[in-house]
Amino acid sequence: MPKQINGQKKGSVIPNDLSDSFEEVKAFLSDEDTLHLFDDLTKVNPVTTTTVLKCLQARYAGNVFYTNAGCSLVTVNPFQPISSLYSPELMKEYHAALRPQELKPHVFAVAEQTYRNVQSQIEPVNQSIIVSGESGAGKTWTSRCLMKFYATVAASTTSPKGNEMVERIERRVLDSNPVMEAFGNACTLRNNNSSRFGKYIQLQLNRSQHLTSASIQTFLLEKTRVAYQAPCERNFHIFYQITKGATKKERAEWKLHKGANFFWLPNPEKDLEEDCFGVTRDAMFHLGIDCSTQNNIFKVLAGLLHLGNIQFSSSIDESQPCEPEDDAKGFVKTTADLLKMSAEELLETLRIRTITAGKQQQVFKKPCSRSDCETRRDCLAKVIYAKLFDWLVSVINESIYADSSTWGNFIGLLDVYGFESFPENNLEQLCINYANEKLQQHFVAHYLKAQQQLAQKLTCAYTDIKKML
Ligand SMILES: Nc1ncnc2c1ncn2[C@@H]1O[C@H](COP(=O)(O)OP(=O)(O)OP(=O)(O)O)[C@@H](O)[C@H]1O
Repeated sequence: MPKQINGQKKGSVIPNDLSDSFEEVKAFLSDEDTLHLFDDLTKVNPVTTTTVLKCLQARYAGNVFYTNAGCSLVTVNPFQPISSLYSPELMKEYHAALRPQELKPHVFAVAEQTYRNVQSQIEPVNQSIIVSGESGAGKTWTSRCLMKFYATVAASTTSPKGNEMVERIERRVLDSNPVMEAFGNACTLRNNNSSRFGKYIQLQLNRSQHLTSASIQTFLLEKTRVAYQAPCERNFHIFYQITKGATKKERAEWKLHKGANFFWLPNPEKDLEEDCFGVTRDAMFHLGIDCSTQNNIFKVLAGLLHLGNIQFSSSIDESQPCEPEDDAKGFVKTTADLLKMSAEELLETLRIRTITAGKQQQVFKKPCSRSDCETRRDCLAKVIYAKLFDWLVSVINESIYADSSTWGNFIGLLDVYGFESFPENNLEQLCINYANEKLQQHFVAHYLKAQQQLAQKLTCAYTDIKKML
């Protein structure tokens, strides 16, 4: 067998097309000073991973973070706030441009073009923007930019009454962000504000292209995070917000005494800008969640933290239920109080399995093992949190909803949550990786192939024209 070096048989001849492309890549990269000028990756020739990445790198080095790839936009995360890049003036410039796609590549250009695509149809056609990328790439940031853009450009300017209405909707749509992020985002190894759920927002426009209402759909909330956090990661932001931002009176009511330790609240010493409770509360208030309802929500959350501290000791007699460990007895009572149930009811839920069997549908009660009790405890927390999250989404939807007769078409924003790959992936992670893969396959199959075919046709036409000349 001939020896192989890097997959290449020693002494074998490199096929012509490969050596050609190698020479082409070398030639393309030789002119380093021009690489940053490629503002559309379809103009890169040859298109290879190396040439594309080198162009993006050269642009990034020159503080240029957006690059077109046909009608897609590639964003490189600047990881620093650049206010001039998202100023209201720039927003207006893209909105007012005759041909926004001819301006520098920018998320506002995509936003404006999408807005015009809806407008320009005789029969309005709905449009959707997919924001995809790995965790920490900047999807949440981009989605927020898009929402701000539409909240500004799709605001009514005609009647003051109309203005009031749009401002209300616009404000509520924007207020949904801090609330959803507080309950659905968490600090991970890759991103201090990582979305742990996917979301699809419909911004609904009337015939005059004004924002009249919106709706939000969420999917795949990573509810396992409530009861399990990977090393160096944190639980959802809201748990840290309530423990750090509650007033003295609230602390006493929610039983969150300073210095208390909760198993489900790892790394509380990390101070993040996402920990600001005031912003979440204000946004909840604007969305119509009054102070007393907020208080009940935070009590439930505090209850979950106490629930996480309930540990069981193994029962010597298997026919008897496991007892909570001595120092966990107080947590049973506090959890039950905060969740508005009796301590007996809570213990029965955690320790006893009810089995219905036989033709007579007889009901048996069986004490659970220690590990089963702990699994049931974790499940209870996950179910309560998921229900609370769904309820919040439904409240937000009610506050931004308008009858379908008031709007004609919509712009959809799909923020697929970031894919990550761990040695052991949880169910939500597997699902999201699968969804991202499917999305990518669909994109390659339907969009890139169409673009490639078009590019091939153009190249043939160009060659024919050259021959004719
Ligand atoms: N355009 C931008 N300008 C400045 N900073 C940015 C920009 N985009 C992203 N960032 C920074 O990168 C961080 C991560 O971005 P973001 O949270 O949007 O990622 P993501 O793709 O939504 O990740 P995940 O899938 O984990 O939720 C932000 O907190 C912000 O600090």
